[in-house]
Amino acid sequence: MSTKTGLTIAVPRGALMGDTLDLLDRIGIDTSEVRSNDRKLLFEDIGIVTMRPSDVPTYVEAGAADIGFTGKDVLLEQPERAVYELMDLGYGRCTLVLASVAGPDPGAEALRRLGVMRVATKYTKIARRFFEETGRQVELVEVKGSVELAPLTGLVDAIVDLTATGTTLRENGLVVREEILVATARLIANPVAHKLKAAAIDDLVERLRAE
Ligand SMILES: Nc1ncnc2c1ncn2[C@@H]1O[C@H](COP(=O)(O)OP(=O)(O)OP(=O)(O)O)[C@@H](O)[C@H]1O
Ligand SMILES: O=P(O)(O)OC[C@H]1O[C@H](OP(=O)(O)OP(=O)(O)O)[C@H](O)[C@@H]1O
Repeated sequence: MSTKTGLTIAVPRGALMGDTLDLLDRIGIDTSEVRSNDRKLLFEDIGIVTMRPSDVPTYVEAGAADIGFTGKDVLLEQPERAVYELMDLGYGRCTLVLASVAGPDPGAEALRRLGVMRVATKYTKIARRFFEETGRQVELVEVKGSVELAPLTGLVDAIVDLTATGTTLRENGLVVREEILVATARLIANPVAHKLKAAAIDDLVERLRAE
């Protein structure tokens, strides 16, 4: 893509999209076309490609995008990705928690009675590491979304999921039992682009730091 920045930038759709586009606007990349096209994915004139946050490391690792924006939770869940993490952007702050139905803790109860607790999550790698480190036996059930439903139906004893305002947990009668990590949005780069397009990437990072 031949654009003003000379870079192809992977922008996450969903929760991180608004703040990411606001930031790009502030450093002089006009994202109005992205905002006004809900279904369009590739914006050649400004060098932006949009995708789910968990796909950003895939595109950046392969060099299909030079740089990208995604959550720290996504990066921790995909530790094998060969990408450089350049900056903590501060926004998109949320916490990965262990949560279960309010009242006596069903997770702790299952551990006590059966020696194992069943946990639903999209974050199986982070969760596996967390329970290993804290010496607990768990059976992980991978779900793709609406994780809060799993303990309400008896599928599991607890969940590992992101929370920000706490509304979704509350609306579903769940409470936080433990905090696992806090995530914010990060800027990542393709290692080869980081060398070959160093000037363009450095310039962009400098402008982001000035914000
Ligand atoms: N309140 C929030 N809830 C969930 N994620 C948030 C929140 N605030 C910021 N984030 C960030 O946004 C990312 C998820 O965005 P969103 O929920 O829109 O995507 P998704 O469709 O669930 O993505 P994917 O399927 O790729 O995991 C998280 O990885 C996290 O870094
Ligand atoms: O604490 P809150 O402010 O309520 O935000 C947390 C909720 O937002 C995210 O869900 P999302 O809307 O991305 O849907 P998903 O569960 O399908 O990923 C996350 O998985 C929680 O469900």
